[in-house]
Amino acid sequence: MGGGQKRGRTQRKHFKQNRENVWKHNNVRNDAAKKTRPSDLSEENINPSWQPFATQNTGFEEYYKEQGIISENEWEEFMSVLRKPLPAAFRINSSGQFFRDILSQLEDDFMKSLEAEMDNENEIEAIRPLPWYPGKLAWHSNFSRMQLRKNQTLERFHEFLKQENEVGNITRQEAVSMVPPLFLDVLPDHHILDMCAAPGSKTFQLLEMIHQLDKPGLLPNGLVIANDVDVQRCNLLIHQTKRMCSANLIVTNHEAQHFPNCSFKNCTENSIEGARKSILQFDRVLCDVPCTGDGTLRKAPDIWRKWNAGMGNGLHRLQVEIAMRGIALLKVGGRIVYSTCSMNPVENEAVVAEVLRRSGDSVELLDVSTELPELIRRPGLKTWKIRDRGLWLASYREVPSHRRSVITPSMFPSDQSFKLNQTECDNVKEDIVAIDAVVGTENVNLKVNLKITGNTVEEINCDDLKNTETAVGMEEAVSNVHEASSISGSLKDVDGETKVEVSSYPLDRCLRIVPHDQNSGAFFIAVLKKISPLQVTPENQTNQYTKRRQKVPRNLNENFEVENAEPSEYVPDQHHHNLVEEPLDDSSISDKSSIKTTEVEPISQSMQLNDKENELEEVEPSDFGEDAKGSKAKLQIQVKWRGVDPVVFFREKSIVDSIRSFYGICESFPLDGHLVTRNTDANHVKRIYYISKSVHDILQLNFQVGQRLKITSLGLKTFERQASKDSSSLCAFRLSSEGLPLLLPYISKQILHASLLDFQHLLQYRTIKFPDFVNADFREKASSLMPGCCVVTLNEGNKPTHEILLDASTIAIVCWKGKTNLSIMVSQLDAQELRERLSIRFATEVTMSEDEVNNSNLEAEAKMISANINSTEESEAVPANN
Ligand SMILES: C[S@@+](CC[C@H](N)C(=O)[O-])C[C@H]1O[C@@H](n2cnc3c(N)ncnc32)[C@H](O)[C@@H]1O
Repeated sequence: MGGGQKRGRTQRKHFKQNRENVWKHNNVRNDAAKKTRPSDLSEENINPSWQPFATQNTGFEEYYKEQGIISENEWEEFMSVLRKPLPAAFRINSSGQFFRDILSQLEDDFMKSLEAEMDNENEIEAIRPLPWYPGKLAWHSNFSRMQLRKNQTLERFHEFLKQENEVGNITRQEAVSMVPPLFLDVLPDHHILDMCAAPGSKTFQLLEMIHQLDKPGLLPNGLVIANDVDVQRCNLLIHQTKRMCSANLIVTNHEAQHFPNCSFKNCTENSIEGARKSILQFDRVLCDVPCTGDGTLRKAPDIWRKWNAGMGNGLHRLQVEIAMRGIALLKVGGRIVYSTCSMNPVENEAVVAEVLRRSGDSVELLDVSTELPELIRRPGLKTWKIRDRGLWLASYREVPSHRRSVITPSMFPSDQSFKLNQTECDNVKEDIVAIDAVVGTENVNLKVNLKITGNTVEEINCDDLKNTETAVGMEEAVSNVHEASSISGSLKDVDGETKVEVSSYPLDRCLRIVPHDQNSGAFFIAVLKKISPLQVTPENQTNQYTKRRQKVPRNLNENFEVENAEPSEYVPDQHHHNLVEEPLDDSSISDKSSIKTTEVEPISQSMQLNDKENELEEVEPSDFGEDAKGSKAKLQIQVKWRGVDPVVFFREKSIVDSIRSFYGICESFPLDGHLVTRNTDANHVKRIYYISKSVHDILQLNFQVGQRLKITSLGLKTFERQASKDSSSLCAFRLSSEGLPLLLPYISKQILHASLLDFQHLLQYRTIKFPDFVNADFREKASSLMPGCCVVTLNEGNKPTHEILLDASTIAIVCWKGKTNLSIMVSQLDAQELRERLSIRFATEVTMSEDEVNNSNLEAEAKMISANINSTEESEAVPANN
């Protein structure tokens, strides 16, 4: 079952700040109201005179009209839909225990009952499954979130959405945002990198995909590394994905464009599997980059006011860098999806074109027109323009020289920005001579550095121009050089007047989703496949020009990137430049010899770590655990990432043994190497997380390479130190609700099977004295359990206990056996949700009959007992003195 854990204070704050739906307020007014009345934050009080956002922006309209994304005759419809609030959409969590129940509830109950609420002149369905999403698992409602909140008659449906979202049975997510993971073609054994992952709705989908074929108690071989640069947004992601209860997730906090290399040569590992463990490389990469977000205007109307063309221009370079880093980390044969929730070609097609340009033949833009055929999409553009400071620019040659540090060749459609024809090449050479001459006579401090190889300008640097007449003259000459260098071979006449550049890449294979096609937000997606390792080519070297001009210190070119690959928090060492940036791919490790002879040899080269890291290499993974003997190693772990708790393997034998024996966890369920904590002091470990083998291997690799990954969170919280004052329990750790589904098939002690009635009583009253259980057998077994944490499952058909087979569909909750009673350790919300689910599934009353209540006196007793409960945690109260 879903976690339903309480939210931490920080998470609550971030939820409040999350701009989920801002139709309701004017931010300026909100801020003012908050300042004057900080204690009264209800919506109405903050902004009693609610006003809708302005949904006008002439710059926006002018920009998109010019780009030709929408034809003239559709323009009105496009704009009118953009101004309407976005209909609510959500996904059913397919790994949730109740996903079939939820699907039936939607089809058999809400579809019909909500129909009545619709003004059905247009025969619009109130809710419907999204036709392009597999298995009817994603739904669209024709009510906006605002309507759902305000309309009384929709209250039941709104409550349903809120509650199921909170407990993790559904995820509220914009429909078009669900699309990118579907194009990744994920399998359960895939290693996936989600580069810009927060707040995590796509990470959640990816986790569902790798868990899709889960067998009870078994974990898939794949994993997801979800990364985000913003640590607060990482917290949102952790909360969001916690509901997925996955042991196959690592959350990291890096700049995606500098996501670290991790490769390590383990001399004993000559197999493919061994080599695989030595390199951090991914089968699938999702690159859902930061963008202007103008595709979310319907959900975030504050963008109307903020939008300007410069925003997209400003993001283009970062987007290219992130995508290139994704490709570098992708295995040969792997897929990468580049996506934005922006309609702007400079953030979309221009980025894809630049990525293809830099990658040479190593990457192919896939034609996915036959995938998800029911999704209405439009082909990517092959031509577009750049808008800068009121000017329309069709080609880099039109960019004024003083704007060339901002508007780069990569923004334009031409794929030959730096190729010159012979005449142009001769002109450039003449310009260089002219510049040299001026420099010679005037002795101005000008550095011009231009190399021409064949017809390609490799590098131009003219940083130090002074504002003198001569310098101005020279600037013109330099500008001519630039201009010549940007001439495209693909200028085309339009009506014999303007010239536009047309990309020769098959950018029409990209897909753009626009709002009025299927009443959604807008999205852009490109699906790329890596064909071969990236090479340094003159094409991808050309970006040095841009970078020099922009005085960007980091060289983003693939094979130069390593030098700067570490994020700012990481202390680089003198040898890092020796690491080869492109990790070894599977195809080149098909036999032992290839490990040694492959052209790209990151494994052996990564041996050249600095002294500190070499020390770490010698240390067995166990030495990083809490029983570590080497204090040096411990110290290094602690200081590695400032402000982030270290990740340590938990191998405290006495504790692990006591857990195994107390719950009767069978030996076939591996604990050694699968338990981690965030505390080096075993005596103060509060939580123990279970990690899959795939996560274990990455963690071990990370230790071997000196902890380059800054890990914010990992694995599945499975055991928690119990804070009860009841010292009679033989085990210091209780089971966590999140980890229960995984452990359940392996537990043989401290487990009881309750009848439906007793199970419902427990959920309703939370604490029940042993004599009050209806089933005599259960009553006896409950009272004879060892004191402490236990598990109660629902014995659906009241089967004899020896016939019960526990699997992922078994409904189970964590409980606490006290001296006189049994209490549940489930949050109020989870308990309520579970009761409702049971009442629907078994068509029973949620409450007991009057007789039953009178007979058992449960109500009164429950009240008395609950008064004695010492809640150590808001959601999972551990009774203290019983
Ligand atoms: C469009 S949102 C991602 C949405 C997410 N994929 C989802 O489905 O929930 C972009 C994210 O990129 C993050 N971001 C911005 N710059 C970044 C960078 N340089 N590296 C990594 N993440 C970055 C932002 O914090 C933001 O969370």
